[in-house]
Amino acid sequence: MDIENIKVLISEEELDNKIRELGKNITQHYKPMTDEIVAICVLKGSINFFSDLVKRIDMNVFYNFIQVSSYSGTNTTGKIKVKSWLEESLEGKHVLIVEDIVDTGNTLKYVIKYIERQKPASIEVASIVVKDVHEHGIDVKFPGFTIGDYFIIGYGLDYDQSYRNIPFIGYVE
Ligand SMILES: O=P(O)(O)OC[C@H]1O[C@H](OP(=O)(O)OP(=O)(O)O)[C@H](O)[C@@H]1O
Ligand code: HPA
Repeated sequence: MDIENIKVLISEEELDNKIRELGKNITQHYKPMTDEIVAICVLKGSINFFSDLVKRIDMNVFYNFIQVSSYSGTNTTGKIKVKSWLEESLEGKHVLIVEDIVDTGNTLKYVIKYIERQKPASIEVASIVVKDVHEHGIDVKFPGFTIGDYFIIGYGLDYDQSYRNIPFIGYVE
């Protein structure tokens, strides 16, 4: 992959506007039931989205992190490798899972099952990108952008660990 040929799919400005809107929607959703939530950053890809989103949520947000991975190059291996789980209990907490992308949905299915076992008060998902090519069956309550069959990079998303720090979401033709 050649960094010169990366095309912009979602610009920095579009990301910023969408994240402000998502932050408002998330705040409105939770305000009637609680004044604090636990946001879970699914590492590594979600780091940029997580960091920007929590700043736009107008209530107390506890941070938590989980690391799973399953991709090699542009393909899923289908096997979720768990690198690090959550240490703190989520029992009775309102949990917002923050993802960079829902593609096949395998990662989220795995993560949701794990979190459900801890008996949280609720679980919702925010994802800055959702691909519409798979029937993943996951209810993404706070979706950012819906895209087709592109392999995207930047804004946390990688190709074999590279390109995560590109400030926009791009693709290579
Ligand atoms: O819906 P899926 O097909 O499961 O794909 C989505 C997952 O794939 C990527 O993670 P990856 O396994 O590449 O690990 P990373 O976050 O460390 O890059 C991405 O960050 C999501 O977590
Ligand atoms: O399109 C993608 N780009 C980067 N990582 C990913 N993980 C799932 N889908 C993607």
